[in-house]
Amino acid sequence: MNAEKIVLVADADQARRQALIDLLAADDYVVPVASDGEEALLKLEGGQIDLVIAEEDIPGMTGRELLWECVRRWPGLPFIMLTGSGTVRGAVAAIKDGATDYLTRPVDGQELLRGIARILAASGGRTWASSGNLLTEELWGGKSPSMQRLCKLIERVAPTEATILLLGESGTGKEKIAGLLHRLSQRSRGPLVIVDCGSTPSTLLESELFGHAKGSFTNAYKDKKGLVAEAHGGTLFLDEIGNISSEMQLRLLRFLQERKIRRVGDLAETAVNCRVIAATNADLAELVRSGEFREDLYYRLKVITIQVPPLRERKADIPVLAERFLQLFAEDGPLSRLDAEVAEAILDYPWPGNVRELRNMLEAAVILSSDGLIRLEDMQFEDSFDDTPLPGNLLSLAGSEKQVVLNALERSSWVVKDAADLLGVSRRTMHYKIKKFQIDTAKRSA
Ligand SMILES: Nc1ncnc2c1ncn2[C@@H]1O[C@H](COP(=O)(O)OP(=O)(O)OP(=O)(O)O)[C@@H](O)[C@H]1O
Repeated sequence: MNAEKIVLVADADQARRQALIDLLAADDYVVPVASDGEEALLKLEGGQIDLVIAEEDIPGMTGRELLWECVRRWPGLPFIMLTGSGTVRGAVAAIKDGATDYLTRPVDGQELLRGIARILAASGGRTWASSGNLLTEELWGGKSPSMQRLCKLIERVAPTEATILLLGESGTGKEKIAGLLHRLSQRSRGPLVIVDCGSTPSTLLESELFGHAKGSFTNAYKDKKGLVAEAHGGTLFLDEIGNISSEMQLRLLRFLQERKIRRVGDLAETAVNCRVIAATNADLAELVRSGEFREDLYYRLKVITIQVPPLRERKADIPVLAERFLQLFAEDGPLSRLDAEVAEAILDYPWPGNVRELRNMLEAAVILSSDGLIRLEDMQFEDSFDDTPLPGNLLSLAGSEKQVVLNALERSSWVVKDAADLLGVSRRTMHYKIKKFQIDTAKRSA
């Protein structure tokens, strides 16, 4: 069944390699092997590898370096890192670097096989080594014209050094896009440092970003490097940039102009070479007009602006995103499906929390649905969805919304489709209203 799938095993230890070959070959995988990182790369260059399993401690080029190379050259290629001495820190670092999974030996063979099957199913059966495309793999649901335009823009600007400003509502994927811009850049081997400017108290942000010298203020017990310096050689992602104080705006402006930092309590300046990406869901132009955000900083940040569209403006992407999230949440269990009503409802719903809300709602629905079929009652749509005023010049909107719905139903002899037409809303919306107001259509139409 897996005969077409090729899993490359990179490990210097002959016995461990053989154990993996036996395990995988018994499940019909084709298993080329490599005893070091360089050999693994040669195999990757020469063939159509679907997944890599690499020991962290291979000689020469280490497992970690092999991972970096794979992420750079074949973005999206599934990569499982095996280690004998796993730590949470190591696992977090490997996953951050782009590993699909990080497992500590001894590994349960059956669990590994299940994990591989899941990863390969989620990767859509494509052969990565021949033509990788990180964007379509990572940025799910890029069907809509606006997302296609966005992907083209990302591809064009990622390899440059330009400062980028990502604008868009909360949950549209700005942080995800910042990660992709980094991984597609020349700095992908360097660090990606994420600073949530919104949730860091303004009193702390300065020393968080620029570091401090020991003793420079109470509680500064030791030297601190600062996140800007940590980003040296890589990318600094400043999330929620609209929320920073005027002092911090000035500090950042200076850094962007001079590319040098001075730690709090220090006199010496240090040069930092990092690319800056900033994001906000605030209307920065408006904040500039109202004097709350410095105009000079705004222009420094928006060398290139990427506007990420809200989900409701790219409905074509919703079914694909939903399908991918359901695959993600299926884990080892069976794949949940949306019933026809939900499949329509997710297109009608305005998704105020964007992709994050879709993801969270489906995650909850997978848990709530008892038999793998997700129905309307499993979807926790916000009530405000039902509060959007109904258009309808034939009927008075002055009365309660329930009355409007009842009137429409009465006038249409309780045919929901006709009532929906009368109000100029979709049949789906009409069903929501009926459900919300607990109107018993069966009894009325009888
Ligand atoms: N196109 C996409 N494909 C897959 N997952 C996505 C996509 N867009 C967003 N997500 C997921 O949705 C969630 C929210 O995305 P992200 O944190 O990037 O949004 P954001 O715009 O930075 O939000 P905020 O402004 O609140 O920080 C994350 O779990 C992210 O992985």
